[in-house]
Amino acid sequence: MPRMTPPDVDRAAASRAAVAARRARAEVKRAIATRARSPLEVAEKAWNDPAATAEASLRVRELLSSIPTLGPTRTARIMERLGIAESKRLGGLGVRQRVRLRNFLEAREDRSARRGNLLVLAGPTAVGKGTVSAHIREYHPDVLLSISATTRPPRPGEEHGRHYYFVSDEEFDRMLERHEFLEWATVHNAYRYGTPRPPIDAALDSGRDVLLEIDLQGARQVRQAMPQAQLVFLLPPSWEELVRRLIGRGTETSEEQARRLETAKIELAAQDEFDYRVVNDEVGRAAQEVVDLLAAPRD
Ligand SMILES: Nc1nc2c(ncn2[C@@H]2O[C@H](COP(=O)(O)OP(=O)(O)O)[C@@H](O)[C@H]2O)c(=O)[nH]1
Ligand SMILES: Nc1ncnc2c1ncn2[C@@H]1O[C@H](COP(=O)(O)OP(=O)(O)O)[C@@H](O)[C@H]1O
Repeated sequence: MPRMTPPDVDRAAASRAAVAARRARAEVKRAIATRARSPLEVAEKAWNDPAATAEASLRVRELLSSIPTLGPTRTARIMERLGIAESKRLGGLGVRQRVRLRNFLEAREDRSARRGNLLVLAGPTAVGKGTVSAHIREYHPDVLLSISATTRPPRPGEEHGRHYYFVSDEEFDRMLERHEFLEWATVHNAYRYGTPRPPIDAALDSGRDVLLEIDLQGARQVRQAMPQAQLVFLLPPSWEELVRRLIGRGTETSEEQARRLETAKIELAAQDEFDYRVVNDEVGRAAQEVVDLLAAPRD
């Protein structure tokens, strides 16, 4: 192995330092992109903390384009408006540029202060999840009712893109590979159901509340993925009434009904995992209780 002369050693150390700095900046960008850190807080750190070299060496262009709602074109336009050159790093901004950038970031934070709330409605088969959700869809169109993808075939009267996205097994696999689901599960040992994530993020970002009507396995996954979600368990007024609703709906064979009632017992036993319980005695009243929870400010 050839011996390294002093300038080579210097160069090797410098390139190691450059790699470490790049990694640290990538870390900051990732934190902004995932909303773990606000861009304003990153900028303030670059300006106030002499040890914050990763923040100070971050380019303004990188800071802005890491914000989930800003693409490269909008970033370029904003920088032009703020009078900040393309290659400027946060630490290299003049006083007036800092003031303009701080004002811009503060105004953005005020605007996006109200994020939408996410509420998961789950509960045993035939308790009335679909009925309560349909009521909310009709009387509270401001709430986004998530539309799931499913491999189950449509029932008469069900529309693709309104009740579900009816997809083939292959398409569902492709969506899984592309990480398009917030959660997914095989329900009643039969078909796969999944919640597409992009429409939910977009709605919450724009301040719109979102309701997911999904099964217990899905509710648990949402709790993991989005701990700020409120989990609501819909209860029947009594076990007898649940059986009556299932039989009254008449969409399952008696064998399937028996199987679902077994699952219902297991699901009812999980109700304590939920943040709230709502009794579906009367559809309009239960729906209103769910909407009130959705609209309540969260800490
Ligand atoms: N995990 C999960 N469950 C879902 C999703 N969409 C619907 N479900 C649940 O799948 C179950 C079956 O729904 P569906 O096929 O409409 O039949 P139903 O139970 O007879 O109304 C219900 O418990 C739904 O809550 C989803 O995206 N994810
Ligand atoms: N509050 C209620 N009072 C009486 N019947 C109800 C009520 N809510 C729902 N139902 C009826 O119960 C049956 C099951 O409701 P559904 O919404 O299909 O349940 P889920 O989606 O939970 O499986 C349906 O026939 C529906 O009309």
